[in-house]
Amino acid sequence: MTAPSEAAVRTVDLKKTFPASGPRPAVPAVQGIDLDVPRGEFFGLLGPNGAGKSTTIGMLTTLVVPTGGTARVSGLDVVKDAVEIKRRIGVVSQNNTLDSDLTVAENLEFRGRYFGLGARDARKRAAELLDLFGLTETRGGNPFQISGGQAKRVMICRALMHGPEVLFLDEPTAGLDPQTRTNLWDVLRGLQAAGQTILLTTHYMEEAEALCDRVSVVDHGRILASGTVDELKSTTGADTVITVAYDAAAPEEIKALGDRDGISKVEINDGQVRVFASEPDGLLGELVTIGSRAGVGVTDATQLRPSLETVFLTLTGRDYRE
Ligand SMILES: Nc1ncnc2c1ncn2[C@@H]1O[C@H](COP(=O)(O)OP(=O)(O)OP(=O)(O)O)[C@@H](O)[C@H]1O
Repeated sequence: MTAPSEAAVRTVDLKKTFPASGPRPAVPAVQGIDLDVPRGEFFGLLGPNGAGKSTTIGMLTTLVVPTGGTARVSGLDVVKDAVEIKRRIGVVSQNNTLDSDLTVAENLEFRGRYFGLGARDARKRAAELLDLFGLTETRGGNPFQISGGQAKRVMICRALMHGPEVLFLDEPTAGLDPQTRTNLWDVLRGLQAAGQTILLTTHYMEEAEALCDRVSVVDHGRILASGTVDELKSTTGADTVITVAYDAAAPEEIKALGDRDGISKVEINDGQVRVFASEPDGLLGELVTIGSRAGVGVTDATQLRPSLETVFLTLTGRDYRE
């Protein structure tokens, strides 16, 4: 077993560059990532599509071979000890990878047998997990004829059959409707409360906010910031961010707002203005008024209160959803 002091996941300068192929240049998908996830933690890798999250989880789960740095899971090296790591982890991928030739329960039992459980124990464990996850009714069904939310829960059950030390979930709620998503959140919270270490990737900020003890924000293969959601908000994204799009170049007068108390930064990009403010009251109206005095109209306006979204904006200068 793992020594109690051993981190569940630890990476140092972890890198993956996919080689060039034909006309396609090499892709530096992960460019030096440091992670330190203690046991029992619910940890999130948050970033937009293409940020390198799946590649990182691929390396941690031994499916993708790193091209630089090191990664240890349960104290074992992902390259040298890949076989042993597979026994210690559970992995839930983005797509439905259940076996359509087997029933729901058989999918679980088969996995249990693969990991060395006897037939009776595998059946018992599968039945217990299906019960715990509210899936008993689906047990004899085809895993492709149940709902997306149910299939995801079955995949989590399958990943838990051998009692993994770390559970990896790649975008567990992508494509699920909001109700199903929050149901799955409850399931995951329950697992953590029972002591399960969980590492998930997500591009949903609200998911990271709802579930994770700590988060690393990733973009272009690098970590931009790590901490609890509250820490991230108070250190990097503490301001409300007001974005206004004018129908012509932004009025000159706006630059002067940057000198005012309660405004930490003003960014002007042609007709788009972004104001980072600790005292945002009345500011949006003022931006509209300044525009109309200068004869320019406002075509779009948003006001974001401090959130992971403003953290991302502050760190990258880009809108998370751009
Ligand atoms: N096998 C591969 N060969 C070449 N490039 C790849 C491969 N897998 C991923 N990439 C590229 O690596 C980059 C990071 O992809 P990755 O899938 O890790 O991002 P992500 O954050 O998980 O996003 P998504 O949620 O869309 O999967 C992207 O530019 C992607 O196109």
